[in-house]
Amino acid sequence: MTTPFDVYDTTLRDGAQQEGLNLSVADKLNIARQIDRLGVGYIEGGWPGANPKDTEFFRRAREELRLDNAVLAAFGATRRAGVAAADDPLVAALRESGAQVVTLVAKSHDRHVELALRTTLEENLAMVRDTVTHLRAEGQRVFLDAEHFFDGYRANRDYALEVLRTAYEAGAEVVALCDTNGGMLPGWVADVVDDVVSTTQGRVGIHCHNDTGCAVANTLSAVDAGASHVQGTLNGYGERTGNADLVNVVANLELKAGRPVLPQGLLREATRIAHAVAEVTNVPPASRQPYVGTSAFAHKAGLHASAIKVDPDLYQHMSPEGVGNDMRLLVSDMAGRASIELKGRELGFDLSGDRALVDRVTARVKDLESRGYTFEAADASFELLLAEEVEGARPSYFEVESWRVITETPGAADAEAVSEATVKLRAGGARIVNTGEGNGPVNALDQALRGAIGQAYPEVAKFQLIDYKVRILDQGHGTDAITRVLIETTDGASSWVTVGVGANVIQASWGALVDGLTFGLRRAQVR
Ligand SMILES: CC(=O)SCCNC(=O)CCNC(=O)[C@H](O)C(C)(C)COP(=O)(O)OP(=O)(O)OC[C@H]1O[C@@H](n2cnc3c(N)ncnc32)[C@H](O)[C@@H]1OP(=O)(O)O
Ligand SMILES: CC(=O)C(=O)O
Repeated sequence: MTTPFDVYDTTLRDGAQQEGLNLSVADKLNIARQIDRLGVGYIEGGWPGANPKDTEFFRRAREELRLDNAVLAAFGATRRAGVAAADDPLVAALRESGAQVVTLVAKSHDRHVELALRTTLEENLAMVRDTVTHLRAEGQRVFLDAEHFFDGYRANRDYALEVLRTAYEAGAEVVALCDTNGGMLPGWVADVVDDVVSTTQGRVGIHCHNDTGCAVANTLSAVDAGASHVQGTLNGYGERTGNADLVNVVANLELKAGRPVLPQGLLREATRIAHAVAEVTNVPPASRQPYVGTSAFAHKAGLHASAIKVDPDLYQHMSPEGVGNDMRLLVSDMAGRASIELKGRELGFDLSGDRALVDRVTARVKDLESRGYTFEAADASFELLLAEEVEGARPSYFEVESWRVITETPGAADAEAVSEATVKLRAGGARIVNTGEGNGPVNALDQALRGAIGQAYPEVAKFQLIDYKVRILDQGHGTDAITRVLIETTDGASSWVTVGVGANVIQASWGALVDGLTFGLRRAQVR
């Protein structure tokens, strides 16, 4: 019989221990459904009894959570010292959670038993034995998280192994060795796991924190040494520096080690799921996250792009489709002709037959970037530049005559400033003068400009400014510095980013606003 291999997700428990992360019951149910679609075997839902939210999560999960792939696990501690397992209220909450699997955290480091539990080594073994036996008798499957196992093994190998043996003998299916303080390195983990597997003959799992930046590597090392159960979290969320990123772990196992651990085809959902979970946690996804980050397959250097034009594999360790990600070409002052050509292709322009045109666009990008523009973050402004070069004129739906903005306060020290903007332009064959008010000059300008253009193009009513970023580019000049503004606009279905640069923040904002509306109208196919 082959040993099973478990992929165990603890996003909703250890992941939720991340600073700044606060999940409602509805969030947890939503995340559980997303993670289930990745095909993991187990989802640890939280610690019932420790707080009302986690208790409520398990109650609602019983009624409304239907998982296709995963089994729900409840996390909790061994009974308290000196109390029968059946009488411990936190053990009762595990029993009553309705979870098929209970994962018990137990001390395996002698110093922790004495200092943190303030009990004897023998009583700690009894706590493990009694709690596992009790829950097994109640019909639950039991996994054990051996807390601080690696540090405990170094301090007192015999005792650390005795804790594991006690758990196995009482009926624990798997014991996950925890690098709770996250201080281990891959070679150390491998040596310990190897010893545990050969000494106990039990099924060994691994739970790593990322304090040395090695959580994923340590997990893979443990698997090489015989672990058959891996724990981790989506996006590497977790206490302090986080846990092993479960997507990285399974992608490495499946795509590098040739070891299928998820149902076939589901790894291709990884990018979508990692980003969907980030939406719920409201933690912005890290763009440089391996495999699923937006930069994971983004290419900036001209030399890279020129080789990618021949074969993307020349500068990629794998095809991004394997994890549901996309290759992206970035246009910047590091671009060469190949970057421009490939980016053009991505945006629907075939530039391959026109070397002079590609040279012109490359030169313009480099010149504009040297003056403070950035196109790698502002695809929409780049598309307008490209359209201008390809089509011979910049896409234009309105002609600006002038604009101005003033900011006024009534005078009292705590009075709120109000900005008012006036825009004069020609659009749809008419001269339009429009004013707008806002809580700041850019807001007022946006109102005035959209109001004016909207009179000729009603589509503009759908457009909304959703992000505004300002960066001072030459701090040495103080208030004379060049300002770069990036604006993100949405039409409700998609969004796009434009850039403006100027010595004056309002002027830079105006450039980005005009590009934003022009791009939106072009996308809406207004002619
Ligand atoms: C390594 C990990 O990440 S494990 C997961 C950690 N997660 C959490 O702590 C989040 C949820 N925790 C909680 O809500 C609370 O800590 C509770 C409800 C579990 C306990 O709360 P309290 O009773 O107020 O105690 P407190 O938070 O101070 O925890 C210490 C108690 O837990 C006991 N304890 C610690 N580890 C264990 C263990 N593995 N088995 C049994 N008891 C344990 C300690 O002996 C101490 O008991 P005492 O109060 O009788 O001296
Ligand atoms: C159990 C757990 O989360 C740890 O030891 O890190």
